Amino acid sequence: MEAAVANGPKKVDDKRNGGVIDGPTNPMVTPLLTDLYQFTMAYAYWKAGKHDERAVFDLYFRKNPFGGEYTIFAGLEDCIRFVAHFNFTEDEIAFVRATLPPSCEDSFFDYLRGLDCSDIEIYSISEGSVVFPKVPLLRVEGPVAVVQLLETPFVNLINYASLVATNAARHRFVAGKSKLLLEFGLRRAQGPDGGISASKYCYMGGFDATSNVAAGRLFGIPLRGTHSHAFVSSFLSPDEILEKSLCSCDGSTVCEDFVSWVQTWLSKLKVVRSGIPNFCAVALALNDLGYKAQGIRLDSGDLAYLSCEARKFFHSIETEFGVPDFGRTSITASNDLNEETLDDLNKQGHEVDAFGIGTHLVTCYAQPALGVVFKLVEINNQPRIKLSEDVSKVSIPCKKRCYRLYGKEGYPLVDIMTGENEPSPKVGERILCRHPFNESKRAYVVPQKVEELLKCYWSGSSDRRREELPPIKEIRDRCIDQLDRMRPDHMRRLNPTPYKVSVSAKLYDFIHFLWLNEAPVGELQ
Ligand SMILES: Nc1ncnc2c1ncn2[C@@H]1O[C@H](COP(=O)(O)OP(=O)(O)OP(=O)(O)O)[C@@H](O)[C@H]1O
Ligand SMILES: O=P(O)(O)OC[C@H]1O[C@H](OP(=O)(O)OP(=O)(O)O)[C@H](O)[C@@H]1O
Ligand SMILES: O=C(O)c1cccnc1
Ligand SMILES: [Mg+2]
Repeated sequence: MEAAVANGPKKVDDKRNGGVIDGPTNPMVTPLLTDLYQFTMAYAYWKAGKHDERAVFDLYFRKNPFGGEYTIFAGLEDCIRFVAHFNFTEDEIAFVRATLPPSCEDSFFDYLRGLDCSDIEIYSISEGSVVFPKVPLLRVEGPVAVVQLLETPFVNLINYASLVATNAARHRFVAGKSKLLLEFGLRRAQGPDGGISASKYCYMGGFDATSNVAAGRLFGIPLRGTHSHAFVSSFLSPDEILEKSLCSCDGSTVCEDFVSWVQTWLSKLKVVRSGIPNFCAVALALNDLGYKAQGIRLDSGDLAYLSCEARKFFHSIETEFGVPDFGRTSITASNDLNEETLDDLNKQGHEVDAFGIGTHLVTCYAQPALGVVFKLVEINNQPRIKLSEDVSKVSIPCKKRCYRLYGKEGYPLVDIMTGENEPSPKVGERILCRHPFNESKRAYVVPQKVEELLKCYWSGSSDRRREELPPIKEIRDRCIDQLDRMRPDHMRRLNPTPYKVSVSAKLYDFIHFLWLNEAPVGELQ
């Protein structure tokens, strides 16, 4: 990440759309950040004269993570930044040339040298949206060889981003809206990029702040922090504090020996020595000088019990010494927290105001990857289908449009995919929504609202207007708002109801026609 910070990301002027698109956040995101087979295929497409055939690929996932029934879509902005800057440097060309067999012609490398994404179109669901399996998150259209080169970086950029944003949203769901959620995972993240991405996408998924200073600088995410055990235990005695004076908050007086003042308070608290009375003695002495102490962090032991004890102690101080609001002093808890411990703490009753969550959140301990895939759905206007013994792996062919249909209570009811040229669903008009593969599962829906999901985010050099890339705060607000509008039974942790993902009757018939056409007929002897 350092190179990006030191040099600033590259920028591309996109005057047609009145904006400037920065380069990828991470300078490692280059056209070489792909799998070798993409180059092997690009060469073979080129050799076969197929490289410019117009292909449509869908990027989607097959199953929601963490045993849930929803996913947060994240990583779009980084994909668009990547395509905006997609071209090969001479060094990169030289490396690919040295990697591929020596028989590859010079003119193939001239072809690579001239590549950019001016002939690519990307339609996408808005970043921060609640999304569901099988529905394309991105529809990428362009010359087949170029689109293939985009596969691996796109899947890479979206996979972890969406997974960790979903993990963050799930932690938020359990913690409740009123709690402050702090991402503390940098030290445990999978390397520097894992750490930076975790901070960005946990914020997007509904966390309030991060301890990661670099992420604060790069993305403007609020920074928060407490202090560690090492700081407390580094002081062997109060005598080590050489600068004992403290000026009052308003600057009107100076307390010459603040340390003694704290010790006077400590003797008044008349309790066994522990961190909490020590904190309170300092807080009370600070209060005398007009300062407000922030709070404590519990990092071991029974967090439910200790938070309740701490709260009682704060309240008793408020009452006994008449310090307004002292009872509401903030209590932060940390130490190996995850969805389950948050849920347990809720059941037991606790007085924690803020949770600091690291390892389980950023490593996505409960599920390390989201199975994002990128599948060819059409080439030269010919629909393609990927068949598999496993029905869940059969792809949905055709260049499609996708809609979210809302019911009369305002909740999203169903996502429906249609062929590109079918009429869109209309408010108040009954439409048949079919399970893509299960004949008996179908429902009529009369939508009260119809939202088209895929919008143009990259139009290459065409004149089509593209959507702006919104600031991270706006994406986070969208995420929080969409989660709020979901029907509660889709959201619950235990046995949530699956959200319905469907296809139009016409697309259903076409999928099954193509399936039968493409599937070989076995011969029994
Ligand atoms: N009331 C509670 N209910 C359920 N789980 C809790 C509760 N309080 C704490 N925990 C969890 O129990 C685990 C305690 O871990 P562990 O025993 O390693 O820590 P500790 O010994 O308390 O602290 P330290 O890390 O300082 O040794 C943590 O995962 C913590 O999140
Ligand atoms: O527990 P996490 O969710 O990852 O949250 C971050 C943790 O990191 C710090 O301690 P660290 O784990 O470095 O030391 P410890 O083993 O003493 O808790 C901090 O005190 C938290 O406990
Ligand atoms: O600020 C904190 O308390 C913090 C930050 C990172 C990891 N553990 C704790
Ligand atoms: Mg720990």
